[in-house]
Amino acid sequence: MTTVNGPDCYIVDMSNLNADPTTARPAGAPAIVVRGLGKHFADKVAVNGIDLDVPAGSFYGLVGPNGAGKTTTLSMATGLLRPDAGSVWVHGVDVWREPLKAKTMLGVLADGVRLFDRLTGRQLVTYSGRLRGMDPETVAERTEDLLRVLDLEDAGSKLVVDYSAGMTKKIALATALIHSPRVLVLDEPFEAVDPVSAANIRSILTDYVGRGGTVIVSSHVMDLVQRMCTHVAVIAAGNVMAAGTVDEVRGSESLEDRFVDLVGGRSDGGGLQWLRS
Ligand SMILES: Nc1ncnc2c1ncn2[C@@H]1O[C@H](COP(=O)(O)OP(=O)(O)OP(=O)(O)O)[C@@H](O)[C@H]1O
Repeated sequence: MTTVNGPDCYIVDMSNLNADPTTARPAGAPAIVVRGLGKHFADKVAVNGIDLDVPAGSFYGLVGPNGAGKTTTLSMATGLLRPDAGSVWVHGVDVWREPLKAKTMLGVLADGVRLFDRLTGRQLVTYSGRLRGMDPETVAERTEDLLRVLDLEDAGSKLVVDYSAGMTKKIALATALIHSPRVLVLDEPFEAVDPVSAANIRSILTDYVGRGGTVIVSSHVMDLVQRMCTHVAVIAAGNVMAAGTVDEVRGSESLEDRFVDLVGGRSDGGGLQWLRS
C-alpha cells in the first residue's frame, strides 16, 4: 500500500503491516522493521509512533532537521534507548524481546555514547572484537586492516581520549565493523571526518552493501545521501514525512530541494540586520 501524506509524497510500503516479521520473511524481506515506535521526554514528543521498512541490502539514509528525532529513533532501533511504544525487528528478531540475539546482527555507531577512551585505538577495537566472541587472531588481523583503511595506523597506539573528533568517529566506526555485522546503523558517520577518510568510509560501506549488508545512516548532507543511498526517509518533528527509494522521494527535484519542501523552515537570512562589520 502506498500512503499519501501531503502534496504527493509519503511512500512507505505498508503491505506487510499486519504480518508477523518473525515469520513473514519473503525474498527481499526487510532488514529492519519499525512499527509504531514512539518516545517522549517529559512533554516533548521526540518520536511520534513511526513505521519504517529498511530493505535488506539497502543503503538507507535517515535525514531530518536538528531535533527531528533521528538519534532517538536509531537509539531505540538498536536497543540503546527503551521505546515508550512500538516494536523493532532486525532480520525478524525483536530488538527489545531478544536484545542479545538482535545485537549480534548489529554494528552500531551511536551519537554521543562514551567510548572506553583510556584504551588506545588498537586496544579499543580489539576489545570490541573480543567482546563479540571473536578469536584473537581474526581480531588482530581485522584490527590492523581497520586502522589502515581508516588512516589510524599511526594513532593506533595513542589513547582514544587524546583523539580529535574525527579520529574518535573513525575509531568508533571501526568498533562497529570489526565483527562484520549483517546490519550497520551509523549515526552521522561523516561528521568531523576529513574528505579522504570520508571517501574511504563511503567505499567501505558501498562494498559492504554490494556484498549483501544493510546500512542505515543518518546525515545532514543531502548531496551525499542522494549520491550514496538507495533509500531515504525524511523525518521532521518525530514523524516520517516521506520514505522510499531516493528517486521516489525526490521525484524530479534534488533531495535537498525536496527536503526543504517537506520540512520547510528556510529563512532568507535577513533577520540579523545588526550582523555586519
Ligand atoms: N535525553 C533527552 N532528554 C530530553 N530531551 C531529549 C533527549 N534526547 C533527545 N531529546 C529531544 O528529543 C528531540 C529529538 O532529538 P534527537 O536527538 O533524536 O534529534 P536528531 O534528529 O538526532 O537531531 P540532530 O540532527 O540535531 O542530531 C529533540 O527535541 C531533543 O531535544
